[in-house]
Formats: sequence, structure tokens, C-alpha cells
Amino acid sequence: MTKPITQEELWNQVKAKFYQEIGPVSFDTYIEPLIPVTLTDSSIILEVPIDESTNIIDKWNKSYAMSFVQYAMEIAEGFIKPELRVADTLPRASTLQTENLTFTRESDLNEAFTFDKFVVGTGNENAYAIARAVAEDPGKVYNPYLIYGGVGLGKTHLMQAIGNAYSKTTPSARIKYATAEDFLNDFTESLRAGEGATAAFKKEYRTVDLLLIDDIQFWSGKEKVQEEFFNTFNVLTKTGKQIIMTSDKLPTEIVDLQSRLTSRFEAGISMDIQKPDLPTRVAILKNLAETDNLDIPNDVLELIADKIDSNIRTLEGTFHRFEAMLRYRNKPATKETAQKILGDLNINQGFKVTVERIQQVVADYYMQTIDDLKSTSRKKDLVTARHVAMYLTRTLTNESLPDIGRSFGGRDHSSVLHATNKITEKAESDPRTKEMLIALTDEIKNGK
Ligand SMILES: Nc1ncnc2c1ncn2[C@@H]1O[C@H](COP(=O)(O)OP(=O)(O)OP(=O)(O)O)[C@@H](O)[C@H]1O
Repeated sequence: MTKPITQEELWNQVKAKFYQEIGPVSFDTYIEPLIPVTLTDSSIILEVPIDESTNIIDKWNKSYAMSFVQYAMEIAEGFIKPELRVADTLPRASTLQTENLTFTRESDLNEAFTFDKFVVGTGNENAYAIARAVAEDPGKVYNPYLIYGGVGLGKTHLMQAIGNAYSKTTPSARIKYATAEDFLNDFTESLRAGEGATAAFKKEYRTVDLLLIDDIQFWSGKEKVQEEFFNTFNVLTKTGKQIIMTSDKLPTEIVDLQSRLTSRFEAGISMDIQKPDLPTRVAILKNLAETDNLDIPNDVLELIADKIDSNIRTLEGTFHRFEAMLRYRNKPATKETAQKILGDLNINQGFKVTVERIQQVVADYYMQTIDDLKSTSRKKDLVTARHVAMYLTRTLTNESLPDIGRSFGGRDHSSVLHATNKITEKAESDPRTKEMLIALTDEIKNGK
């Protein structure tokens, strides 16, 4: 700015020009509600009332920002950029109606979900690298940032790590974490509670620096909440605020998610988290052991990590059960203790459940051979053993009735159906049969 001028003078003169240019109706809608907050040599911050934020910001970005720069140039003889910021105060009239309204708390971040505690491995290194970049400079390149992937693989942890890191470097930052369901509930509640509450809802979600929304697949088919999020999204991204989301799949794969949302999301970046490989799983267990001051041999950790390969939440849960065995039941930190836990959890310990495996276990149990099971003999014990083996094949594998018949000496599919019905009925009426089937299933999956 070359000409000395106060904020008020500048804004009043700009307003006068707008009034002339756009007429009273547009002026009252888009210009009059703005409040100048800070003027520097090169910019002016204008606060937008929360309940009109979507409209005004859209209009400014489309048409008025350019006019402002031009007017300011004429008045102050220098370049002044307008920056819009959503006011974080509610309209006065709303206070009464919002008294009893509690939204999910502003920062529901889990302090344990930090970058330090996040083990980086092949399945998550890209998602991690972007998360770091976002935490360093939110609202810039990767906006919005969507982390997607299967259940229990660390999406929430990584998203919240961004929030925790940013709140450390920028303690004044407003960070809001909510699940997609929280967002929906807050929105519905605000609609129910009336106009003031709607403004309170907007304040809650639109005046933050970082908005973290978990599990957006929850909005599938829910039109109203999608529309509300679309507006929230626009206000935040247009004012340079960061949005981070998680989902169990890519937005384009979420059924009934509006395309205007998916296309907005595509403007940022989406990164998946894959299942962790064995070294990553072992490292996660090592971290847990270290945190809890437990000395557990590597081969024991490897055994646990080897058996639980798809879900980190289950991996952690198993570790904590193992820890409880050591601490409260004084068991040694050995492979045997670990096996016990894994067995209790009914986790597959390496036996692939095939027709042959089932036939072998059942034949051994009835002291017969696999050939006997396949034979035409109708000795009573053997018939029962055959029926049980067919029943277990039907329930534990995806084999079709004809395929099962073929595996049992070329029998007809109706014989298999007859056998499975018979055993089902018996298990329903006789608890000993039921127990025997459970024990056999366990042995088929986990060994003796
Ligand atoms: N790379 C990792 N390093 C350390 N702990 C991890 C890692 N990934 C996940 N965890 C832990 O696993 C548990 C589950 O992670 P999280 O809740 O983030 O999964 P999610 O992908 O969000 O699950 P959901 O699909 O159920 O929402 C958490 O306790 C988290 O701390």
C-alpha cells in the first residue's frame, strides 16, 4: 500500500464502490455482512458470518475478489488481497436455543495416536509420508487428504496423528475430529433444535483449521448429510483449511455417494493403507512390548505376528491377552503360552481347511481310514463318520454338494445333503454331538 489509509477508510470506500456497482440487493447479501478484521500492506482479512458463509464465500471467489483488488488499487494505490475467514461467533439471536445442545467435543483426539507410535512399513509408507506433509503444512497441496483401506489397519491412527502433530506445533489451532456418524448426528440434532442450533452446528464444523472425519462410507445413500458436508467442505477448502477423511474404500466405490462430492475429493489426494507385512507386524508388537516394559523373545512375537496377518486391532488385542497371561496368571513368555492364546482365539494356526484335512481328522477320530470313508461299506460307525466328515466339509469349506460327493467315493449330491441334514438335526437335539463337532472343527483348524 503506498497511500496511508486506515482499515475503516479503506473498507468504507470499497463498500461504496460495490454499492454503486452491484446495487442494494446484492450489496446487502454479500458485502454488508462482512467485517474487516486486520489490514496489512498486502492483505485484508474480512470475517464472514457463519450462517451465510457458503453463499458469500462462493460469490466472492467467483466475482467479488477481483473487483475488490481493483477498487483497493484505486483507493490505496497498492495491491491488497482480500482473505475471507469464517467468524467463530454465533449470531446473537441463537444463544438461547443452543443452550442445551452439545456437539461432539471440539478435540476428541486420542493422544496415543501419534506419528511416533505409528510403525511405518510397506503397506502404509506412502500414506504416512503424505500425512507428515499435511501435518507440516495443512491446507496446501494435499487438500483434502483421504486415507482408505481395510478394517483396523491404522487409518484413524494416522489421521489423528496429523491432528496431534499440528496441535503441538500450532497450539492455537482448532482441530475437530468426528466420525461421519457424529457429523450426521450433530447435523440432525441441530435441525431438530432449530435455527440457532443450525448456526451452532456450522460454527462447530466450519471455523476449524483442521477437520478430521472418520469412516465417510457411513454417508452412503444419506443425501441430506452429504449436502451439508458438501457445504462444509466448500467453506473450509475455500478459506484454506485442511480436511482429512478416512474411508474403507475409494469414494468412487462408495455406493450412493454424490458425484459432486467424489469429484471434490479427487481434487486432493487419496492414499490407501494395505495389510502390514510380517516385519511390520513384528515391529508393532515390539513397540507394544517396549511401551509396557515387557521382555518378550523375538520368536514369540514372530509367532503371534505370523498368525494374525490381516488386522492390527486384532494383533494388538491378542498381544494384550498374552500380556494378561504373563502378568496375572504368571505364565512364561514362551511360544507355548502364545499358542494357547492363539488357540483360544480360534485363529488358524497353519492348517488349511481342505476336504483331505477334514477327512483325515474325522477318520482318525473314528479310528477309520480315509479309504474307509470313501468306500461303499455301510457299517454303522463308518456311516456316522462319513456323515460327520461330509457335514464338516459342507460347513467349513466352499465346496459344492456334487464336489463333496465326488470327494467321498463318487457319491450323489443328494447323499451329501442327506448326511448334512442328519448331522444338523442330531447336533440340535444332542449336546454331545454338538460338542464333538466343535472339538473336531477346532482340531481341523488348529491341530490337537
Ligand atoms: N502402523 C501402525 N503402527 C502402530 N499401531 C498401529 C498401526 N496401524 C494401526 N495401529 C493400531 O491398530 C489399532 C487400529 O487402528 P485404527 O483404529 O487406526 O484402524 P482403522 O483403519 O481406522 O480401523 P477401522 O477400519 O475399524 O476404522 C489402533 O490401536 C492403532 O493404534
